[in-house]
Amino acid sequence: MSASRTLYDKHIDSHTVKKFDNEGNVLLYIDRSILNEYTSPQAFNGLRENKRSVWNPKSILLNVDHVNPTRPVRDQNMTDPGGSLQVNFFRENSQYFAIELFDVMDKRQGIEHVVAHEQGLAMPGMVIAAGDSHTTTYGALGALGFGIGTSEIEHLLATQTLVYKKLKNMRVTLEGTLGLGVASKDVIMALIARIGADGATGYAIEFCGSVIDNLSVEARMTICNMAVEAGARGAFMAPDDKVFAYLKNTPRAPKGEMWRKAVNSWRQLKTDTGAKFDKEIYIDSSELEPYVTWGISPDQAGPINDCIPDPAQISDEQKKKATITALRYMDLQPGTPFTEIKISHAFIGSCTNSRIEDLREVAKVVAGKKVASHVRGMIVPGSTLVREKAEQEGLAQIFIDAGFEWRQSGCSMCLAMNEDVLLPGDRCASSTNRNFAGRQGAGSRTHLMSPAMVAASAVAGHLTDVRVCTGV
Ligand SMILES: CC(C)[C@H](C(=O)O)[C@@H](O)C(=O)O
Ligand code: SF4
Repeated sequence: MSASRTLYDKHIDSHTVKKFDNEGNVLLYIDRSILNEYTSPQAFNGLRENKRSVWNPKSILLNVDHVNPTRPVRDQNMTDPGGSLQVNFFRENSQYFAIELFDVMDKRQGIEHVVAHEQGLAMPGMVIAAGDSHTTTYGALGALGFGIGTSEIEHLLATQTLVYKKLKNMRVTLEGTLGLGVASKDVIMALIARIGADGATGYAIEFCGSVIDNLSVEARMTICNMAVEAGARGAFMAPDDKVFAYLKNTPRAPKGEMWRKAVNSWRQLKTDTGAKFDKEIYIDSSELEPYVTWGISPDQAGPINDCIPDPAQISDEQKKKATITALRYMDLQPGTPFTEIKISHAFIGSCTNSRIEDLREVAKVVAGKKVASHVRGMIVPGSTLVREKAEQEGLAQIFIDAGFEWRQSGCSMCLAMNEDVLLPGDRCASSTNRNFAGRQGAGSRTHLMSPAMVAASAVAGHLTDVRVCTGV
């Protein structure tokens, strides 16, 4: 073991049960897992068929988020029989294997990557593997989180371990001061546009620099959440006092003497001076602008005051082809300014941007304004607790007065697995993380951006620069 190690190396070393070779293949101990109704059924079936039990049921949480309805008045009736079956099987598995479940009507239910932080299920130094790619979100707390497939879930449930291949280390240093109207969403979108949707494949990213230090914990989550859109199966930030303060009063945080001991050990969780990264990226963030996507991959994006690219000017053949395909699907013409793209929908939600701070930003933009008459605006809080808080703070009333639908929590239109589905040709300004073809409904078109940018676009009726709308 080399003397100087990265934060990622430390997580892997402290969780290695057995080394298989010198190529980085190990048996990795997993501290916690959160499972959703959509990716867990086959894993539970596998256990049942082989008469296996769950090794440590207390380390697992089952949480319904992908298929549940988000109608304004809370109910659990699903229009889709498939979703209903999944949730019912989830309930049966909760009983059968004695695993805690946050069901549709539970006060603590929400999107798993919002709920786990809120409840204090993720702590610095932990390794968390779950059946969802955005498990990278836990990196904002100094935990290693990554998504796994159904057969791996089965292995994890049965043994508390996974066969794992160690990733390479990448460091992204972000220095400078973000301009007004520029959010952490813009930081990660700019990085993905720069390195590509596969730019971090095979790597765990550690984010550092003054930009990260100055961001709130929730804003940091947005960055770690979307790191997987560059291919990273692990995204870290060294935990600091802000993280400890964030976690201190969460329901499942250690208390008293245990808390003090935990914080003391968490303070050691940082990359050693001199540790070597396989790849280093530096971004001067002072010049960053709000970003929007124009295509069908998160890296097809640019600053809001740019125009749709012209494939004729792209020399890289693969990139040119991808651009032509994207523009055809998105029904966009080269040279069109982004700000002239008219929208039919505005969606604020998802595990990327549906936390209370996101909703506060949205309220600042829309207070006293109205959603354009041709736009359907929806706000879906990340959890029922976020929803409650937004109501207590008066944000919900601001949204309703502005003409937004104020919904219950869930994944909703982020991937349209419940009834929140766009129609072919609909065009949506969206605070989510994926703009793949058909993601929000077959034939629908998605433009990713920060929640404040979605809010400003909802009011304008077309993509717009939040800085113009708010006069910053
Ligand atoms: C359903 C699940 C497998 C998927 C993921 O892993 O991310 C979903 O949450 C998504 O955002 O596409
Ligand atoms: S909110 Fe969207 S990205 Fe997040 S877990 Fe749900 S479907 Fe996946």
